[in-house]
Amino acid sequence: MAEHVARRCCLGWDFSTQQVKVVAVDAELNVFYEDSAHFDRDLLEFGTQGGVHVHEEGLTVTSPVLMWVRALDIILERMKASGFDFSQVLALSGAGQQHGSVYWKAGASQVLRSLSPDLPLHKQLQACFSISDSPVWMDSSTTAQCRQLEAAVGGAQALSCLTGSRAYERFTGNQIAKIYQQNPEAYSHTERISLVSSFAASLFLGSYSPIDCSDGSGMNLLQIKDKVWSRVCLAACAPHLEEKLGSPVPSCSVVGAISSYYVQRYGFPPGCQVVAFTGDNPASLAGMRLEEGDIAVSLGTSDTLFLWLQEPMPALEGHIFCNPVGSQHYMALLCFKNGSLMREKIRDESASCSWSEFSEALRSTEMGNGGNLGFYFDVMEITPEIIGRHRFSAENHKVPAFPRDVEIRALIEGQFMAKRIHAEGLGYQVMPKTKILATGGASHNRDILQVLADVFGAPVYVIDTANSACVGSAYRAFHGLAAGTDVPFSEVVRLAPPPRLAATPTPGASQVYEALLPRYAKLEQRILSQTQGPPERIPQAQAPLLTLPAQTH
Ligand SMILES: Nc1ncnc2c1ncn2[C@@H]1O[C@H](COP(=O)(O)OP(=O)(O)O)[C@@H](O)[C@H]1O
Ligand SMILES: O=C(CO)[C@@H](O)[C@H](O)COP(=O)(O)O
Repeated sequence: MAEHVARRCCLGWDFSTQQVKVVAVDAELNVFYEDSAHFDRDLLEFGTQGGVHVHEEGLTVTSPVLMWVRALDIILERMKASGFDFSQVLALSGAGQQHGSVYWKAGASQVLRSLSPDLPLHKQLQACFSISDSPVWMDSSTTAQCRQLEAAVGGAQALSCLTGSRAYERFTGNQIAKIYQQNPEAYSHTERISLVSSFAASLFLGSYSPIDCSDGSGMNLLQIKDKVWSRVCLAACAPHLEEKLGSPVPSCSVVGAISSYYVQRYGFPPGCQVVAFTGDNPASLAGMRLEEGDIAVSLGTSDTLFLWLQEPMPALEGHIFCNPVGSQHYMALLCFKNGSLMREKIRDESASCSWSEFSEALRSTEMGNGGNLGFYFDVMEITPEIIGRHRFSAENHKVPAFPRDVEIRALIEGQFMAKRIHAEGLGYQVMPKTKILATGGASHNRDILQVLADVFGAPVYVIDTANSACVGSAYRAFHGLAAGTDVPFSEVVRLAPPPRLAATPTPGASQVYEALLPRYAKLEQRILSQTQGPPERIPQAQAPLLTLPAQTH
């Protein structure tokens, strides 16, 4: 009996850029099952690279929506084959790569409601999407729509004050506007638009899941203070958008019980609760049990840096999202597009495709890299808006190449100096008790984490799995079960294993980087002024271009 009780669990899912992952967490908050389906390796028929298709013009980036469905089928079948006891699952929740959108065709809700347990999901959902290739967060093709949206609300800062961010190309409102403008027929055949997170939740519910406020904050559509859609933003993007999105809900909401499909096909209990899915970064915040003053660095496909905030301070750089676990609070996020895929490229070019050779280069070079600094943005970066590789000698002369080991250290030091400089730009300061919590695939690499500790002058901790978005989703599922009783999230996760110390700053690091950081910041400004720089923004005072209904705020 004791063993039976011990196996009761919650599942946490992550529909991220390169894979779908799952963990099972027991009532003592131990992870006892992990699996993943990798799009490029396990789903060759979709022909993705890094989980996506980059279109010919280089700006549009999409993923096949059925690939995500197929990945879920694969994992569930593997769990079943391994003897996983689905009957013990009390609740589940999940995360999705942020900003990506899914377009359900008219009639899809009926198909979702009547799924046959005899067939896998992908066979039944084939005709359910009006757009088969979903735009994802790497897309940067919506600059025109961004400028239209900012103009509609009176400028970039006004949009940021309202929604937590100025207009960003990957943010979902701008993506929806592009689809409406370029493919109005598909738009009019769409009965529901989901984020990747709420799409995944819908698969488990067998009906449309609402969008949660935290992931909803990455759309340029949600009024983050009032937690309602901004009617002015909706109207600036596309008609009838409110009914296609449904109302947003608090992130800790139970959105329903699992569909009978999973009960009959896999043996889930009919009472298994589905807690609203959220974005992968908000879910990681939950998984790492971030405390005020700490800083989280996620080194996944994208690199992100996030902080817990009591009060929103929207600006022209970075994003403010509703907090996924504290409904009155917020989180700040900076996103860097040239993360793991950029590191993989330099690994392949300069370390014979080997992470251990890459690590050896970091170990054999000195902190500060002899003054050599590098900027590596093979795709247009988000923070800052720069493209290209730019290398500088200790005398600030532009140089065309570095020796292999110097190149590797310049990449990693440059990536972390950029993170510190832009976090400080948001008002963040490293304090004596600051902890850095690292997660994501590259947090497996000790030598990368050592550079992170040195550049920030603070210790770096990791949790036992690099899948903090999955673990956070399972924790959120437990919290969802308890939410009716007003138990705070911190109480639900009190017994979770503490983060492990992975790296402490090397003596002398702070002197080295205090000298280098201002140089790096100046060179970044120099590149920005010499390259195209950020797109021109409409002055805030300019009148809206569109005739719009009254706002709800
Ligand atoms: N030992 C390692 N050193 C550096 N990077 C690594 C290592 N192992 C895995 N990675 C990186 O982790 C990335 C995947 O991270 P992950 O957080 O799983 O991505 P996502 O959640 O976006 O799908 C890979 O692209 C790979 O470059
Ligand atoms: O765009 C953002 C955050 O604003 C990205 O962080 C996506 O959420 C993708 O996450 P990963 O798959 O890289 O973890």
